[in-house]
This record gives sequence, structure tokens and C-alpha cells, in this order.
Amino acid sequence: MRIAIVGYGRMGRLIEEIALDRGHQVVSRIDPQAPGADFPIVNPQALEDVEGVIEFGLPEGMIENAQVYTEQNLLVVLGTTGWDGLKEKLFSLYEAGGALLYGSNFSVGANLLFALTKQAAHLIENIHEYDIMVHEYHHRHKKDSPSGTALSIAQVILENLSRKTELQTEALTHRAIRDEELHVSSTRGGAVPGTHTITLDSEADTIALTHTARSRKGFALGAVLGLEWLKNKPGVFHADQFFKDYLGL
Ligand SMILES: NC(=O)C1=CN([C@@H]2O[C@H](COP(=O)(O)OP(=O)(O)OC[C@H]3O[C@@H](n4cnc5c(N)ncnc54)[C@H](O)[C@@H]3O)[C@@H](O)[C@H]2O)C=CC1
Ligand SMILES: O=C(O)C1=N[C@H](C(=O)O)C[C@H](O)C1
Repeated sequence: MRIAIVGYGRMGRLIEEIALDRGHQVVSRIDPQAPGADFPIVNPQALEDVEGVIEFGLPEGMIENAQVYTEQNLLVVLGTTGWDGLKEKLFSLYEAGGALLYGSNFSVGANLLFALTKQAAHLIENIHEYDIMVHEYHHRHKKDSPSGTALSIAQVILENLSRKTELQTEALTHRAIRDEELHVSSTRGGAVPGTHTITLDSEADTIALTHTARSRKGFALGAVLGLEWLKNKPGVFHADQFFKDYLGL
């Protein structure tokens, strides 16, 4: 496929390597400031002859980019996180054309973790002595907190464990956590590519489910495979739908 990479940062550069390894052509690299980019902004000229786009950038500018993609009927994989408030606007653009696959984490391991989290939540539905909480670690450059993956994990728990009804992402410096609150906390520092832990805790013991990314390769490979999957599928798809097909989850 003839691909454009939008956001030529840590993820964009790795996605290029993997796309080339899988026989794709990277015909355009678009980024306002990254060294090696061909174009600073997304416009029809930067997307000439492009069939598919993989965007791992920032929420700022995402909607303007999507306007150009949908006008050109492109296949788009969106890995950027931290844009929950833009969902409605973004999805409505794809009614005009093109196809979108979006997700907070394109690695196989994290998608297995989502499935394990769902099972864990079901298992403790009637075992009230176990509480559940989420923690994530990421490198010092990360701009959004909590991570998109942690928010996806939280959503799985809120949907599958009836006693947790509220997401709590604050530090809680002046009061105790309430039973119905699900605490999601974040730590930033160093070079950590991404670590997410779901802890089930009781008076007797602790059970921890942890996904530790060893590098960004798993995310990048999933994004390229996702773009291949999106061919001939108009509309808006969550990464769950791709992983359901790919892994039989
Ligand atoms: N869904 C997933 O599997 C994963 C998602 N991510 C997310 O991907 C995003 C990027 O992560 P990194 O590559 O580590 O960040 P980065 O900071 O290394 O790269 C982002 C690049 O996007 C560029 N950019 C910003 N706005 C843009 C725009 N409107 N058009 C084109 N380029 C633009 C920046 O100049 C920068 O070079 C973050 O939101 C991160 O959370 C990261 C890893 C995996
Ligand atoms: O910014 C990152 O690096 C990552 N972002 C994604 C997230 O917010 O969940 C995925 C991964 O954890 C790496």
C-alpha cells in the first residue's frame, strides 16, 4: 500500500521501518517539526497518490487532518491518545468517506490484557473482599495522563464490575477513596515504553496483571497490520474489532 505517516516522532519512525519490511511504500512523512519529514502539514499535495495514513501525533490538528483524509477517501489508522473530547466531531467526518481504525494500544499484549481484565472483573463481581485499581508508568516525554491504555482498561472494568461506577484519576490528597470509585494513577519518568498493571487486592493477598512493553515495536506492528485489515472496510472501527478478527478474541 502507498502510505503516509503523520507524526514522524518516536512511533512514526518505527512505523515506517515496519511498513517497509512488510512491503509497503512510505510516500509521505508529515510533521511540523520532526527532522526527515517531507511536509509540515496535512494537505492534498502531501497526500498525493496516498492510499493509507497512519497517524501517531497529538490531538491538536487531528480534526483538520481528518477533514483532508475523508475528502480523499483514505484508510486511516489513528494511534494518538488523549482526544476523548473530539470523538463526536471526528467520527462524523467519516460519514463523508474514508475509513478509520482507532485505538489506545495496538500491541497484541495490551489487547490480551484488555481481555484478561474483563475476565478478572467478572470473577470478582460477587467476591466483594477484592478491590481493583489501575496504575501505569510511561517515559518522561509523554504528554497525556492517564494513558489512553489505562483509560481503556478502566472502561473495561466499569463496564464489567457493577460496584465500580466512577473513574477517579486524581491523587486524593484530602480524603479516602470511595468504594464505587475506580482509582487510575500514573507515573512519568525515564524511558519506560509503557507499563500497565491491574491490581486485585484483598486482606489476604494481591493479584497483579501487568503488561510491560519492552519496546514500541509491538504498537507499531499492530498499527501496520491494522491498516492492512482496514482495506475495503468503510466506516469507523475500534481496534477491538481488528483484534477480534486477528486474534479471535
Ligand atoms: N495507540 C498506540 O498503540 C500507541 C499510541 N501512542 C500515542 O501516539 C502519540 C505519539 O506518540 P510518540 O510517537 O511517542 O510521540 P512523539 O512526540 O515522539 O511524536 C509525535 C509527533 O507528532 C507530531 N505532530 C504533532 N501534531 C501534528 C499534526 N497535527 N500533524 C502532524 N504531525 C504532528 C509532532 O511534531 C511529533 O513529532 C501519543 O499520543 C501517544 O500516546 C504511542 C504509542 C502507542
Ligand atoms: O505515549 C506513549 O508512549 C504510549 N501511549 C499509549 C497510551 O497512552 O496508552 C500506548 C502506550 O502505552 C505508549
